[in-house]
Amino acid sequence: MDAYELITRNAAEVVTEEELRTLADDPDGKRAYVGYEPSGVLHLGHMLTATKLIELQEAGFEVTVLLADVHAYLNDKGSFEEIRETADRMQEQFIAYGLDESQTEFVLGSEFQLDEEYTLDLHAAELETTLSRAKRAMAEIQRGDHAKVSQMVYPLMQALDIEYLDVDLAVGGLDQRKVHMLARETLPELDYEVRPALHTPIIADLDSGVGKMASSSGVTISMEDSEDEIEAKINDAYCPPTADPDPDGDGNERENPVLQLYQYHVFPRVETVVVERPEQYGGNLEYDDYETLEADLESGDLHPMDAKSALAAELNALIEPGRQQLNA
Ligand SMILES: Nc1ncnc2c1ncn2[C@@H]1O[C@H](COP(=O)(O)OP(=O)(O)OP(=O)(O)O)[C@@H](O)[C@H]1O
Ligand SMILES: N[C@@H](Cc1ccc(O)cc1)C(=O)O
Repeated sequence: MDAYELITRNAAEVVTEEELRTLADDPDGKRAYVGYEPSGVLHLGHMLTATKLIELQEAGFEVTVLLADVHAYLNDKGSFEEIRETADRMQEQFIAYGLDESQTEFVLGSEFQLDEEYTLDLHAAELETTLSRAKRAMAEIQRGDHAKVSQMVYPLMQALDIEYLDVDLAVGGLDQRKVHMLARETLPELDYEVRPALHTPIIADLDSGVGKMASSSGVTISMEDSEDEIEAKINDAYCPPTADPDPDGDGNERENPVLQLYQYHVFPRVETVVVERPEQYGGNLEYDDYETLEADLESGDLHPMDAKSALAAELNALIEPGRQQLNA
């Protein structure tokens, strides 16, 4: 696999491909980051971006994890004290998940976002940005109806982080794209350089297939779950026999989170997925690629319950090393 393929593996979108190719031509020492609001445990949604950081490290990048305490505060996730405790726990979980401690820089937002220079740049960015532009950028981040002024300042700070962390690439889930687009407009207005962005797909909410698996609502799967808990959560997951987000064509889109987890977490890691079934139901099934599994679910050859039990076992294997390290 060449560097560009490794860097963009499993990505839903890159902005722009040309800029990414330039980085991939000479990745050594280039810098990338993902920011996380410390507001819960590291879940399978976050882990997609963490896996991307590990792949970027393999490609030669230096990686920064921003534990965005000020952003979490601005987004109403608790007091600074609570947020910092969560940040410490998340940092341990990133390392347990596989980010190399010696190659990863963990930075708290408050280490630089309260400095005078940053604050003055923020005010300059505020002056350049209309309310409607800021509102659009934060729409995916603040999904409720009662946006606060703090939540409009939030995307502008995220744009500035790209400059102040001195990164060559901003990484996040697809829900970060509007903020990254705002950053691409705002940074040049402050005489800073535009940087490319890479977005991973979004793992949908397990129970509904709508929206995203998130710390603040719905069900998440993390290293803090036991094997039995994972099994129960996957058993209850939404799993229609299709990957089509809108099979009825009525405009109500839902993803199939069971298939997403196979596609984005399981198949990139394992050669063959074995679905165990008693002989009387046709015996075991083996899959070497995601597409065949999806087709079998769609045709009815693979029953959702069988797909779920094999998935629970695979996810358990994925998080077992981290779970052990956390409990050591
Ligand atoms: N379900 C998901 N699938 C893929 N990526 C995700 C998912 N949830 C979060 N991410 C990514 O992880 C990073 C941090 O996200 P964020 O802190 O918003 O997650 P969260 O705490 O679960 O969400 P929220 O705070 O809205 O409940 C972002 O880049 C985001 O795109
Ligand atoms: N916006 C990200 C968190 C974040 C904050 C600051 C950043 O610079 C980057 C990312 C989220 O939705 O959780």
